[in-house]
Amino acid sequence: MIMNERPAIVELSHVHKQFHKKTVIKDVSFQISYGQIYGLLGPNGAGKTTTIQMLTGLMKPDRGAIYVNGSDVIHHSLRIRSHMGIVPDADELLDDLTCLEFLQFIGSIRNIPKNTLNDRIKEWLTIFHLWEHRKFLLGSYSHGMRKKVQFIASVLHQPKLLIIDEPTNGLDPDMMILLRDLLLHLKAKGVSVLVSTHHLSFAENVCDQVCLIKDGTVCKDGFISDILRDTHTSSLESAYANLSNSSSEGDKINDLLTNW
Ligand SMILES: Nc1ncnc2c1ncn2[C@@H]1O[C@H](COP(=O)(O)OP(=O)(O)OP(=O)(O)O)[C@@H](O)[C@H]1O
Repeated sequence: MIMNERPAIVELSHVHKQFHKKTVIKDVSFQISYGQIYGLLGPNGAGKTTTIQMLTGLMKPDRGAIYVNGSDVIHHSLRIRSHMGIVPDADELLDDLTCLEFLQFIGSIRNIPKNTLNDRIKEWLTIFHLWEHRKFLLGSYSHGMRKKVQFIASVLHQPKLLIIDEPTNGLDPDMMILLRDLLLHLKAKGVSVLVSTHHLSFAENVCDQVCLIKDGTVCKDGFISDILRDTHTSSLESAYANLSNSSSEGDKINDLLTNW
């Protein structure tokens, strides 16, 4: 992917989206600079996956513009996707294939030469502790194992932009640390990453900037240090609670459990 003159690898500008006349994305704008790890945060149903689907070209916005590496996603989605690695929230593995067969299939779609592909598959499966399981059907894989395979499938072609929806779902603590370190090493190689996550300490450890989406609108975005300063908090978790007004749930829980 050749860098162009635009300052950002991802640019969303005044994006809107409705489902069945219900507006779920309202005037969302943000930018991801080249080589940044950018976090998309927000409660369930906030619009994170919808935003990701629009910026990967899987869904069209009703209004607004989305550029990836300077190209309009609406008109060039296939070409743009060939330079992206995408880890969807949905589990999209082929259960009747072994892990090895699946990754070889993905590599062939990506036109990776066979020897290179086999070397990469072995390296990635080894680091994710899956090499011993390579000949088992994906249908027998645990949730966390499947998430790892999805991640590997997204990086085999060495994309310059990685888009990951809920990367930590199902991962054990060791694997979460490995994923964190991998993302930081990829960043050092110049890879840009968008990660949508509910795991706030993970976001705080890996992201340069974050965007908090609530009810389909951006309620805060920027560098984490600026957000902590503006919200007078010392952790992303406290800042998130502050911004999303979720800090007063304790009283509601007490009410709920009064007659337990
Ligand atoms: N295909 C669809 N048809 C109708 N409504 C949809 C569709 N996809 C998403 N929505 C609605 O759009 C809103 C945003 O959903 P989205 O999946 O983007 O949220 P999210 O932030 O990713 O949530 P979560 O954290 O729970 O994954 C929700 O109200 C959801 O019900």
